[in-house]
Amino acid sequence: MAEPHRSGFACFVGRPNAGKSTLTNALVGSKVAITSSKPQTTRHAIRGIVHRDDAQLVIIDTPGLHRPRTLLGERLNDIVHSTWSEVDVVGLCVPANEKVGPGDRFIAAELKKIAKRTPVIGVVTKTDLVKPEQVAEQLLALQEVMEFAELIPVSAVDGFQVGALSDLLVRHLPEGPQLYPGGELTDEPEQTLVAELIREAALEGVRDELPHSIAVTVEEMLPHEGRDDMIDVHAFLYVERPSQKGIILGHKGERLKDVGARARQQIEGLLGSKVYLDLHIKVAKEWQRDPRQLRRLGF
Ligand SMILES: Nc1nc2c(ncn2[C@@H]2O[C@H](COP(=O)(O)OP(=O)(O)OP(=O)(O)O)[C@@H](O)[C@H]2O)c(=O)[nH]1
Repeated sequence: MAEPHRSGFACFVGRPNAGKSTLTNALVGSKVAITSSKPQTTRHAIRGIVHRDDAQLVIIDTPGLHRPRTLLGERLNDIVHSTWSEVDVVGLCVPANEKVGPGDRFIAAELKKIAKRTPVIGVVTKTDLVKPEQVAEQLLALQEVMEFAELIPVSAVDGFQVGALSDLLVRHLPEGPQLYPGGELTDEPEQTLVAELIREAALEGVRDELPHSIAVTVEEMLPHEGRDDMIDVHAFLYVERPSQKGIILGHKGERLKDVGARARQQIEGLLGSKVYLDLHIKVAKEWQRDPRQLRRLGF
């Protein structure tokens, strides 16, 4: 009999640089930028979706956990805890090439609070950087930190055990149908729309002076660090000549500020989230005639 289809949510935690993003990308199979799309069952941004024949695993983003020294720190940690309890499985990532330390123990102590309800998988990352004996030692050291549902060593760089980790995570998901139709969540259309909104805002009022001379690329869309209700949008606005840069900037940059404010409002409407818009002007000479540049600008 065929295994039932499973679907659900996972998140990776661990100190900065533990390899969480790289691992997510390796699991998803192609590099995914973060999408702002939010599933119904959680308020959190999606990092990537693993589509398999037998399962759909949605990996969501969590803000980093901090030692709470301030009220803000406590609030952030509350968000982290609520994320953890909304997912079906958590992966605690610890790099193979760094000693298990107080940072890991702090996170583990917090994870213990939810571990009764949500299984935690101990993941030793970056195994390609060390000898097999060290991987074994790290697994033992990690085991001391808390009681894990499972332990697994992986390397996102050479692909070691990435499939096995995917299987492990999926095993902890409930039975259920696809939460998203396959392939729906590439964020490219969204980034294109965002770029278009910025372009529109920039052309407002100066269409005659700069008919086709501007192009916009959205370089990155990421959750704002430490907040799950805001998205950072990093974009470049390309003009062909320095004089056009002046027109867009306006007197003392006033015009660009207005463009940013208007674009931001539109983008917030599109994404349904607060947005921090980081917008820079670049002069790309003759970009309209340079195929390489055109491709980069999405034409
Ligand atoms: N050699 C090797 N390097 C890795 C591996 N995974 C991640 N790295 C590197 O480790 C660094 C940190 O990886 P990230 O995936 O950004 O780590 P992160 O946990 O998402 O970091 P934060 O976003 O700061 O929390 C990057 O320079 C990666 O290239 C791996 O499997 N092997």
